[in-house]
Amino acid sequence: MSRFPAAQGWSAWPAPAKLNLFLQIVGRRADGYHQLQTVFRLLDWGDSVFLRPRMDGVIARVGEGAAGVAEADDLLVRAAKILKNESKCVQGVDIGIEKRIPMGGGFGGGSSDAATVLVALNRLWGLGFDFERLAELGLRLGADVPVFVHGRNAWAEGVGERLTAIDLPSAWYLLASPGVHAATAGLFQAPDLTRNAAPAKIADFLSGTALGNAFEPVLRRREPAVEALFEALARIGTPRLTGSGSGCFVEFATRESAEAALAALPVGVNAWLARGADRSPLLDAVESFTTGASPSG
Ligand SMILES: C[C@@](CO)(OP(=O)(O)O)[C@H](O)COP(=O)(O)OP(=O)(O)OC[C@H]1O[C@@H](n2ccc(N)nc2=O)[C@H](O)[C@@H]1O
Ligand SMILES: Nc1ncnc2c1ncn2[C@@H]1O[C@H](COP(=O)(O)OP(=O)(O)O)[C@@H](O)[C@H]1O
Repeated sequence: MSRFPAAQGWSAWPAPAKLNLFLQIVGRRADGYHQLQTVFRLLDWGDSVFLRPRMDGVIARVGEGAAGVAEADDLLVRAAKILKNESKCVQGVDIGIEKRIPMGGGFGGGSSDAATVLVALNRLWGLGFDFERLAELGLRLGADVPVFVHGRNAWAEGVGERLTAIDLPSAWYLLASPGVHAATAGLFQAPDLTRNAAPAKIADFLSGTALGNAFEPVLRRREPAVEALFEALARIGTPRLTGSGSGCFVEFATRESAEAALAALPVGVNAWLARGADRSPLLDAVESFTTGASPSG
C-alpha cells in the first residue's frame, strides 16, 4: 500500500527523468555560467511526487525525502516555497516522494521533482499561472527545471532554458549508473573541458552528426568507474553520458533489443530499462486533473 494514500487526501504526480542526447558548450555568460546546446529526451520513468494541500499555510516534507538532502535544501520544498511567495497563496502543502532516479547521475531527478511541484501545486492551489511563468520560477532552482515544466522533448540553448520542442523517434534506453556522484560544478570548472565548440544546428543533431557530450571525455579520464562502465556497455551498443554524468545510456529502437542487451551485460553492472516519452507524463496527469478526474493516488 502507498505511504501516501488517496484516501488520506494525497494526489500522485509523475516526475520523469531526462537524458541529454547531445551536449556541447559554446560559450560563457558574463556571470561565468556556461552556454550550452543540448537535446533533452524525457523518459516514461522517474520519481513519484505526492501532494496534499493544507489550509494552515505550512509547507512540510512528509517521510524520508531524497537521501541525505535536508528539508530546507530539498528542491521539492524550495519549489513550493517559491510558488507560495510569488502567488501569496495562503494554503500550504504536505509533500512526499518516492525516489527512483539516482541522485547526481545526470538524469535530472531533483529538477524534475521541482517542476512537478510547480505544475501540480499550480493546479491544486488554483493559481492559474501559465507554463512560461512556472518555467521562469523553476529556472531560479536549476537550469533543467524549465524543460520539465514544459514537458516536451526539446533542443535547448542558453543555460538550457531557451527551448525548441522537437519530435524524437520512439526509443528504449538501457540506463546505467557507475555509483559515483559527478559534481556538476567541478566538471564545469575542469581545465580539459571543451567550452568553445562551434555552434550546431538542430538539423546536425537530427541527421546524427551532433551526438557527443562535452563532459564524457573529462569524466572518463577522471573516474575509473565511469571508464569501466563505458567499456562494459560498449559490448552491447554505443554508450553515451547524460548531462554531467555519471549516468550512462545506450539507445535501442525496440523494447526487445533493449531487453536482450540488458540480459547480455556482465553481472555487477547496475543497469535498467526505460522508454523514451513523446511528452512528459506530468502533462497527462495535469490534463486529466483539469477535466475533473483525480490523478491516481
Ligand atoms: C549539466 C546539466 C545538463 O542538463 O545537467 P545535470 O548533469 O546537472 O543533470 C545542466 O546544465 C546542469 O544545470 P544545473 O542543474 O542548473 O546545474 P547546477 O548543478 O545547479 O550547477 C552547479 C554549478 O555548475 C556551474 N554551471 C551550471 C550550469 C551551467 N550552464 N553553467 C555552469 O557553469 C555553476 O557554477 C553552478 O553553480
Ligand atoms: N528532491 C531532490 N531530489 C534529488 N536531488 C535533490 C533534491 N533536492 C535537492 N537535491 C540535490 O540536487 C543534487 C542534484 O541532483 P539530481 O537533480 O538528482 O542530479 P543531476 O543534477 O545530476 O541530474 C543532489 O545531489 C542533491 O544534493
